[in-house]
Amino acid sequence: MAETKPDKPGFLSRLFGRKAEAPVVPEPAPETPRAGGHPDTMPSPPANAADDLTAAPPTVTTASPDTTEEDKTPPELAGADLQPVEGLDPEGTNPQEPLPRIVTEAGLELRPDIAAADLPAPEPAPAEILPSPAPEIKPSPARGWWQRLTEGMRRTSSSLSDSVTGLFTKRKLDDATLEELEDALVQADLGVPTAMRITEAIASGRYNKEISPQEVKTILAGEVEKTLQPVAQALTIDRTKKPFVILMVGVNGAGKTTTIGKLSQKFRQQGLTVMLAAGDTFRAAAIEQLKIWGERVGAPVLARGQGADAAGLAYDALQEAKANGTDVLLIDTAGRLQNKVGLMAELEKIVRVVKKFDPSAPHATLLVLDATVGQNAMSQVELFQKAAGVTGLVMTKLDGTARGGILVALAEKFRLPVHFIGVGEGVEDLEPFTARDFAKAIAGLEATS
Ligand SMILES: Nc1nc2c(ncn2[C@@H]2O[C@H](COP(=O)(O)OP(=O)(O)OP(=O)(O)O)[C@@H](O)[C@H]2O)c(=O)[nH]1
Repeated sequence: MAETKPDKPGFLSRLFGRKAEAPVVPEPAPETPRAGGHPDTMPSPPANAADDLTAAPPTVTTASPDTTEEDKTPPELAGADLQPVEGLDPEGTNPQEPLPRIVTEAGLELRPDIAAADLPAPEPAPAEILPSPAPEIKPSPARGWWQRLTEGMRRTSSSLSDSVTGLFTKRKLDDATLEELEDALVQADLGVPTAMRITEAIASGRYNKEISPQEVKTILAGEVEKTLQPVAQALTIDRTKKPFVILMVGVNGAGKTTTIGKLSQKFRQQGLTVMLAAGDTFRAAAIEQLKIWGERVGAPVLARGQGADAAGLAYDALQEAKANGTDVLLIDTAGRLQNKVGLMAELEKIVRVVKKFDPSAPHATLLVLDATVGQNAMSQVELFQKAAGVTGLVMTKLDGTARGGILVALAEKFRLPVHFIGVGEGVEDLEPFTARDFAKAIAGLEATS
């Protein structure tokens, strides 16, 4: 992806009073890069997903009770919202042959045929609940979290650290140095407002004096921590909600399925019962992946064949989880490119259907963001917030990028809680987000104090 350097006034121009706007860089949504041996591309959707339904074992749940015969998705529409919107360009704008326009509450445009299909259609393929055999959990690696965090974030911290050391070794703090520092911070995806604040904090009282790289890193960490502190919030499971429903959303390959597995393990370790709903019905491999996680952590998985209706599946999972007294239900969803209007509409439909069952659900809607996409994460938050009402963020793959600073820019702009961060594929590589640790890791400082 092309690096986009947000427009910002330099330190000198600010001295003359020009103010910068926080940058929003809506880049065209990329196919999210995958890490760790995951397929590089999404498989093409089947021409008619109904044709690809796999035979499944006997039904153990009932279909959504309020789904009438008329509400069933006609076979010719099954999987239709996995196709580009006819007559629209890939961004869903600038129609060449305008279709009647239907706009959702969230301001997203729907195909007229999808808008008509409001409720989940009961699936021809019956749901399958897998038993949960004894968990097979990999032994915890010997390294502690701090070590995994700093090792994982090495690319981000060393690029920042190199800039700081290069700039401040035996050099006075002048305009040129400050300007270069600000550029380096913006380049590290920290965002213009934060970059400006850090630069000003460093300049304050030290202008024209020497300052050591270590001092700069300490101020940098302090400012980053200040920005992150309000968003570093634990994910609290309200035990009065049974099940506590967590909807996982995000673009394809962001790490949703893997994160569900890691979270499930944490919940199981806290003594909670967990159920998983394989709502990523777009990719057969995602369903299989979730089943494997379910087996590992001892959580039953409700799954159907590829192409099945995700909203119907979510409804059935809720019913099942309620009947079983399950504590936490985690619903996986297909990776939706945020500019594919049909896919976002499907996500809105899942939320509507879940609310039909329990108006207070989903109790948490977690957007999983892949740190390697950098500034594109900004537009992902905006769009998923509109479609699904995101309540919190999980940032994955901080280990695979030098762009970990994006978390700071997101905190500054959206102020959404950040619950967890991921620094690797292992089950222990996801941990609750803490502002101080992250700030120190990004600045390349030691853990103490
Ligand atoms: N390096 C690294 N890889 C990760 C991390 N989290 C997830 N991954 C990997 O990213 C890849 C994609 O993860 P998935 O969980 O399949 O992503 P998804 O969002 O469910 O993807 P779709 O099913 O296409 O929607 C997998 O290879 C994961 O192992 C992380 O924190 N670090």
